[in-house]
Amino acid sequence: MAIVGNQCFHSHSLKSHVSPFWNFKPSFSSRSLSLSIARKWPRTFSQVRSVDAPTEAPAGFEEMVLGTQRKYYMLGGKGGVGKTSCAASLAVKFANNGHPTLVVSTDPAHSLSDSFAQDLTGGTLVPVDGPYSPLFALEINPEKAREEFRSVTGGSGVKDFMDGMGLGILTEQLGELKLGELLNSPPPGLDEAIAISKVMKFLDSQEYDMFTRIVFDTAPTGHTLRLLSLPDFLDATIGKILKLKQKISMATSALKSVFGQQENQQNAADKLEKLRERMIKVRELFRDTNSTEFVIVTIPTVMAISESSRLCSSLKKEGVPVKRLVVNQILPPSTSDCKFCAMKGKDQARSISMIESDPELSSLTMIYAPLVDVEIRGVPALQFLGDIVWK
Ligand SMILES: Nc1ncnc2c1ncn2[C@@H]1O[C@H](COP(=O)(O)OP(=O)(O)OP(=O)(O)O)[C@@H](O)[C@H]1O
Repeated sequence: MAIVGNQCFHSHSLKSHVSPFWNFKPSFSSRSLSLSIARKWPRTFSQVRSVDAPTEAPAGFEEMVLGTQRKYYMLGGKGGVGKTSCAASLAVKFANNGHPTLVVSTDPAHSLSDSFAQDLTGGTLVPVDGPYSPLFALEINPEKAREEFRSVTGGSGVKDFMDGMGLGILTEQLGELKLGELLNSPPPGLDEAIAISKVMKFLDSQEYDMFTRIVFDTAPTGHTLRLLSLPDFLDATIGKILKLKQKISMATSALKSVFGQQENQQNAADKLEKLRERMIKVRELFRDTNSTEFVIVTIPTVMAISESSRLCSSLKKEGVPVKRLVVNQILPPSTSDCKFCAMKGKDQARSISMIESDPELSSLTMIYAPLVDVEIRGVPALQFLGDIVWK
């Protein structure tokens, strides 16, 4: 189908149903009102643009909801595009469709509490009221994750850590391992990776094995990309340290046992090794095509789409399964002769054409989500958004 451009984007068939975004309604209380609006919303942008759109591109929610095997959905993208709203609305929809669901924020700037209009801080699982099946939310405190890393490395810098490992003498020679960088300031993405690995760990326990859908609201693109390359970096660095330690430990063990340091050193080495294993598990989770999918969220602007394209390329390169792209905050057709709306609409239509010709993004299933005229807060609002987006 050819892109019909702005004309078709501003389809008259919809204009009576959706108020323009400046027609702000201050509260979102009526579920029936929401659902009646939701029913009138188009399923896809292609339907908005052209009445003779041959195909729909629904989100494929039927496939997402199928089966009781545990599945992980990671939602990520540029800051502010609506990751949290989309992640929370997906979690609500899963729970409403029979899946005990956990939604986790690993974004250092949490907004899950704001999205659910409920206090979810505190680093523990909090039940969310409303959905038919259990829905729990968790905001992981990145500062705590960082503390955990410091406790592994001793938190007192390279020299002390190396001394602790019995490698003090080699500190100077280890420059090329970027050890200083690793120990003095934890690498970006580490807190998020630790957070994810924590979730994986407790999900392994019997207490939490009921969850069949896990939705992650991840940090903005930059963090995600660093998180993906982090396990390799840690693997290489920690691996080298441990190998080195092993080599010299035999030679010095007699001496060390005299000074009673051996136990401490072994602890530090064990902790590092465990951290490395945990990061490898996170990497494996991201690459598991059977259970994991990364959903990119974007908005129809050149900047957001360019960033999404780079993210998509990196995800594919890293072997992370990515199939869906949510294009959020699409303006409804204008109901007036407002010039601003016309311009904005044209701009969005151009950006969407960009997606369709983008080598990375064009192959993804596009999910078009409208800009709605109420703030998406609380379960009814999320249910409303979820019913529009996840079809
Ligand atoms: N489709 C939509 N229609 C109207 N408002 C929306 C829509 N999607 C998101 N918003 C609003 O946009 C704002 C940002 O959304 P959200 O917090 O979900 O984005 P984010 O990508 O998670 O942000 P951050 O990167 O800061 O975590 C919120 O006020 C949210 O209610």
